[in-house]
Amino acid sequence: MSSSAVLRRSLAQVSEVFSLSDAEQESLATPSVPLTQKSGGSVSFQSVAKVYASSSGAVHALDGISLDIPAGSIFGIIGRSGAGKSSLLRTINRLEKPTGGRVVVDGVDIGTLGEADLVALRRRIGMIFQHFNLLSAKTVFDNVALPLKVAGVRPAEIKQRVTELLALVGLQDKHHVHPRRLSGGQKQRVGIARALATRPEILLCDEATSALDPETTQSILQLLRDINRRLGITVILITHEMSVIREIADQVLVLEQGRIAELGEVWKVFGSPQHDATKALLAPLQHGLPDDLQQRLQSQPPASGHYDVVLQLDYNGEDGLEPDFARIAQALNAQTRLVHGGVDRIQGHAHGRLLLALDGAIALPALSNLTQGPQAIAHRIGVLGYVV
Ligand SMILES: Nc1ncnc2c1ncn2[C@@H]1O[C@H](COP(=O)(O)OP(=O)(O)OP(=O)(O)O)[C@@H](O)[C@H]1O
Repeated sequence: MSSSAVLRRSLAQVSEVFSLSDAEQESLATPSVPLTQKSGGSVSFQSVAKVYASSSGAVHALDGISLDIPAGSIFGIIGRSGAGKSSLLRTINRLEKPTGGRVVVDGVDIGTLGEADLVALRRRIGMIFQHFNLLSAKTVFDNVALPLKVAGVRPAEIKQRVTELLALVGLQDKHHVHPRRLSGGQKQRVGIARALATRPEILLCDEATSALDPETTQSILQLLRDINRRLGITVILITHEMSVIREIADQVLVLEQGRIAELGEVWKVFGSPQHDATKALLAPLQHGLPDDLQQRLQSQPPASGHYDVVLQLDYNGEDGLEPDFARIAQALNAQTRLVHGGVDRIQGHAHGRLLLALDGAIALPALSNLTQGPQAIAHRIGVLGYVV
């Protein structure tokens, strides 16, 4: 039996442990030579549909998905459970075959590819998984070397390439360690190094940080961003968490029941979400009203006595407008206290919400005049209530 066949057999055995489908094994074991420089990485979905047959009837997982992902970008796909994220991601390397429409990678309709060309396509598309899918019986070095060995790359070249990759992902001292001795974040770094062994043009990330704690998530996202910037690889990721999208993506697709709910630059979608699904996904990131304030807040000012009025100022990233406390105080002609809120910068645009308290005895100017033109101090301003 050839060494390549032996490796495939060992992958098949390990796949039972890791629940890898045949297609996933194929994606891991796909030969990677020659180690050419990448030159593309664009993806176009054209009216893509996916219908699964199930015992309870047809499941319409994807319906009329049309969009373009530019080469070299970071593209986030988000949606509730069952929205169709995995199905869509997996059409890109044809782990899933669409039942309608076309998926075009660098100008080629991949539905027209024969077996050999499909293998060649998969050489150009790396993939990482939520549960890492490492081979537990093999060292870190051997896990990363696997696609190169399968491809018949010379040992000296493999050593050089794997050494480079492990340095790239910060595991230069872990060559001979087995995965069970690694943390989740380190395992994902091995997964990333293995996915990059073939010098792919596209990296697919299937919930790559969902099994990681917040700090490790940050470091893996940072690594993916570095890889995108340094190597120019298109990164396409699926996630349940808007914070992941905010952290890393250039563009976001919100899927809902297999359809496009929202699509656009991340800062725009975060600043002006249109669809209920997007609003629901964004809700955990918003600075809601704290309970103590909520309980004290009244909808009408008290008939007598001293009270504060609480204003809500929203920022959606448009026109470079961001909180400027000196201008706010001047425009409101009052001293203000920041009682709650926060601002994030997304792609250089300020987004957020401030709750300001000011003396109720002071007459407010017309708030609508303070959201437009050169006088604007926020994109939206409203009176939230009154606190005695
Ligand atoms: N092999 C299959 N056979 C039948 N139905 C399937 C199959 N794979 C997925 N589905 C169904 O298709 C729909 C979309 O599934 P998919 O896994 O793409 O969604 P998802 O957004 O990735 O979900 P999750 O976040 O829970 O992983 C769901 O209703 C799912 O149950």
